[in-house]
Amino acid sequence: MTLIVDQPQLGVDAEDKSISTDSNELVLDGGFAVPETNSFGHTFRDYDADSERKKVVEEFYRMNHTHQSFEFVSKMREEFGKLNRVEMSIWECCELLNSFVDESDPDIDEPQIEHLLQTAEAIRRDYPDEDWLHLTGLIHDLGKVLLHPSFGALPQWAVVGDTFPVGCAFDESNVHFKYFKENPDYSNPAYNTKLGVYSEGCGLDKVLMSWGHDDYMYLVSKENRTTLPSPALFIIRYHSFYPLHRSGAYKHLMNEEDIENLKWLHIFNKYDLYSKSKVRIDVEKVKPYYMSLIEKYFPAKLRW
Ligand SMILES: O[C@H]1[C@H](O)[C@@H](O)[C@H](O)[C@@H](O)[C@H]1O
Ligand SMILES: [Fe+2]
Ligand SMILES: [Fe+2]
Repeated sequence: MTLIVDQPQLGVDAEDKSISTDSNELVLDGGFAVPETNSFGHTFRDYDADSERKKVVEEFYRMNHTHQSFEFVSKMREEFGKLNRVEMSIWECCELLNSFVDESDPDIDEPQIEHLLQTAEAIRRDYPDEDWLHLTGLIHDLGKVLLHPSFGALPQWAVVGDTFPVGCAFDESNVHFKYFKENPDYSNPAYNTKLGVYSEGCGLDKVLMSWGHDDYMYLVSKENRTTLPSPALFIIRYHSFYPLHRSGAYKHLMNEEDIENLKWLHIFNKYDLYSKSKVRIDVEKVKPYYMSLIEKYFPAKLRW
């Protein structure tokens, strides 16, 4: 790895780049400068670091792991898959998200729109020609609108955080694994073996994932007939599946297509995770570009 000298410039013009010779940044393949620490001075995804956020995050995972059971997920997927709650555009949804802070995330306490634009703009710098990937960055977390009162104000544990399959044994690589012991599926012999209700290589599409913003936004995109390509839908649907894309767990459930798509998810993840910072994006400045992408890949109004 190479040391570099400038900060990741997110949506900032070349002229007003403030160069810092901070040596705690590393360059990875795409050229994006991966910071070594988050805005709280800790390494990213450190769930044990003593910070103001530690307690909130741990309590979040206790609730999440206790309640995300096969039965709960099946019900939520059926209910929210109806998409009969709201009609709105993609951009309206971005604005709605502005009022939420994600309690599962040890790395950011900014309103969500910052994170969406930080991710998208960081990708755009390194992959200028992949416009579908820029838009994927912008929309990947829009499913967090499930927190909003017009969606029934779902609790955080039913919307955010890492995801994992239900219907088979919980893997130890899940953060705060210990809290799964409170989950009714933990001691259910139908669900607590390596394969559970699934078969080897069945494909992730057949696997029921814990309920949250990933699967919901996948359903919204698919049902509203987005023209985004397959890897985009895969990224949206599995970007919180850290046990798979970071730890390599649950790979036995993947099929050939999943293996191909996972390559793009690995690329995406770097930007999703490491672009989280206090660098603000000028929303009005970048809005016209993203509006043109939304128009290219989505209908004007979507059913949510
Ligand atoms: O806390 C975060 C956050 O909720 C992200 O949106 C999600 O994708 C991550 O997997 C999770 O760890
Ligand atoms: Fe997310
Ligand atoms: Fe994200």
